[in-house]
Amino acid sequence: MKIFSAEQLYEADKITIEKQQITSEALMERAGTQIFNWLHQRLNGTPVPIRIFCGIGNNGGDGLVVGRMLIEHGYNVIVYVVNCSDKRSKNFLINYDKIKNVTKKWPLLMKGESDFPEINPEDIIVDAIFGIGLNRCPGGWVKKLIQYLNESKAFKLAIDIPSGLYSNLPLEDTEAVLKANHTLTFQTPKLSFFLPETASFVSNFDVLEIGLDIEFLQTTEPIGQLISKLEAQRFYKPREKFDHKGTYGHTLIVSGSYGKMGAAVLSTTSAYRIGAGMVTAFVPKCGYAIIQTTIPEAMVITDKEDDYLSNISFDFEPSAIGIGMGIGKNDTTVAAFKKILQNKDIPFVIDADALNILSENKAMLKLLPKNSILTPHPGELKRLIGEWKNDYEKLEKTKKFSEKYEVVVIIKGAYTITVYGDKLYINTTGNPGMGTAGSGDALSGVITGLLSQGYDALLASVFGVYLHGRAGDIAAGQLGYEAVMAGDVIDNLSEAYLDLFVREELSSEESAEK
Ligand SMILES: NC(=O)C1=CN([C@@H]2O[C@H](COP(=O)(O)OP(=O)(O)OC[C@H]3O[C@@H](n4cnc5c(N)ncnc54)[C@H](OP(=O)(O)O)[C@@H]3O)[C@@H](O)[C@H]2O)[C@@H](O)CC1
Ligand SMILES: Nc1ncnc2c1ncn2[C@@H]1O[C@H](COP(=O)(O)OP(=O)(O)O)[C@@H](O)[C@H]1O
Ligand SMILES: [K+]
Repeated sequence: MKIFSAEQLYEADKITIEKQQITSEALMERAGTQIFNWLHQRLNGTPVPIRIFCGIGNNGGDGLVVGRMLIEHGYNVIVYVVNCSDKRSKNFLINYDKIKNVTKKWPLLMKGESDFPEINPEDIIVDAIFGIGLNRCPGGWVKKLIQYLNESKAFKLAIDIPSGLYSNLPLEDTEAVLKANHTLTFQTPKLSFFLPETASFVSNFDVLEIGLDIEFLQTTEPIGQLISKLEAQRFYKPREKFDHKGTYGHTLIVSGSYGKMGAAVLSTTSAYRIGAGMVTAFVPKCGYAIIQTTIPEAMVITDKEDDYLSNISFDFEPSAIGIGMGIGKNDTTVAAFKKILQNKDIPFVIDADALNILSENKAMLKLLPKNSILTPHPGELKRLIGEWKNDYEKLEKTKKFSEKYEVVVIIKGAYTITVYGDKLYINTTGNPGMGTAGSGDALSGVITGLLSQGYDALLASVFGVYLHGRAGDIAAGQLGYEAVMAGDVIDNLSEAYLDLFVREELSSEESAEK
């Protein structure tokens, strides 16, 4: 699914109105109807007080449409106009008049703190104060209202975006953003929904289609792509009857040092589980018996050193090389890493200590073969690209880094983001259960194993991150977050593949619609 900027959405809005020959009021009616349907399906007539806080722009206009429809269906609705300015958008005014036709309880005008209503925990708050038109940080009593709503225990439903959040700009004041329990966003999710500093304000979200112009949506280059099951299905390369292990490549995993052989076991196993034809582990001598006994399927080449890597030599042409997991930063290991980078024609995955070696030896960055895949967690990324002031600056710096060195950078975390040049691919799988040592090693093995099966660098990254996260989700479903260990993620890679083609069960309301 594409992620568009606020500017692109306004453009889509304009084009839709022109091409479909509808009014902007009709588009707002569509948007409001979708929100109403969502609420009505869930509330089913329950007479709980629904308090709708409307700003004075089109987000407020949406709130008024929802308010009118709820009133028409007999709900207990209280509409407030948050008078942050005396201006009103055209469609706000149209819908302000319309709501007055359906109720005697006219919207209450709020001008300051003394107008804040008492809110009970069982009430529902609908936040329609600001949408994607926010152009400055909320201040004064409006900020206090947002804080007041945040303090309430009532369920908070944000329309389009929680008020105070920019759709694709950095957060200015964490105290001036509505903390929604659920967000209903129009047509495409917004970039801020996926970044660590802002995602928590959104909580859960649903995307509501409002019929924006298909051609615009299909042909416009988005600011990011969300990767879910639908996209992942398209990445999958089916196997052919006469394929053989040679077809799926020979993966080389260069990893481990004394006390860190687990990293080698995990990454070697996951390369096999994701489907590599053959996997050779290159490890220090101390790892020989460990690999041979834990993964009999793997071949092993050992370094001449017992405890760390000093000279990585091999007598075959690997289809892909994954390097860095648990290798340490010994001087001779640094030299060995530098030397292996001379294999310009082999795709690389560079992780963990190999990333730290690069950070400490920045001159080595220009040695990276084109399209190498770097898999930093935020700490490793900081060492690579320097500090950032906010998530947006982090993304911009990572894009520049990716462009400069012609590499793929995978920023790991919740909503792992793959950065390729100026393109962003945001993953939707994974969970906090994966915050456990070794789950990154598993990811490196997965991506290297995909590379060796012929997936290109971008596909291997985005598909690998998806499958790894999905395996983690399946593991968490069986074990609970706390108990998940990296090995469980690997054990469920097979389920993650199988799940790609399992049809989602329809919810009762979806089945009713069919
Ligand atoms: N595009 C689409 O696809 C569709 C969009 N739709 C809906 O429209 C929404 C966007 O509406 P919008 O453009 O009218 O902007 P909105 O968010 O209501 O706020 C702007 C108003 O707030 C004001 N203001 C801003 N910041 C402020 C601050 N800090 N403190 C105080 N005031 C502040 C600003 O005032 P000004 O700067 O002019 O003083 C302006 O008046 C969108 O999110 C969605 O819900 C759907 O209906 C249909 C399809
Ligand atoms: N809260 C989370 N949600 C989703 N994925 C997560 C979460 N925490 C960690 N992960 C995933 O787990 C992996 C952790 O990698 P990393 O920090 O390198 O671990 P290690 O170095 O111990 O192997 C990454 O793929 C990351 O995206
Ligand atoms: K809002």
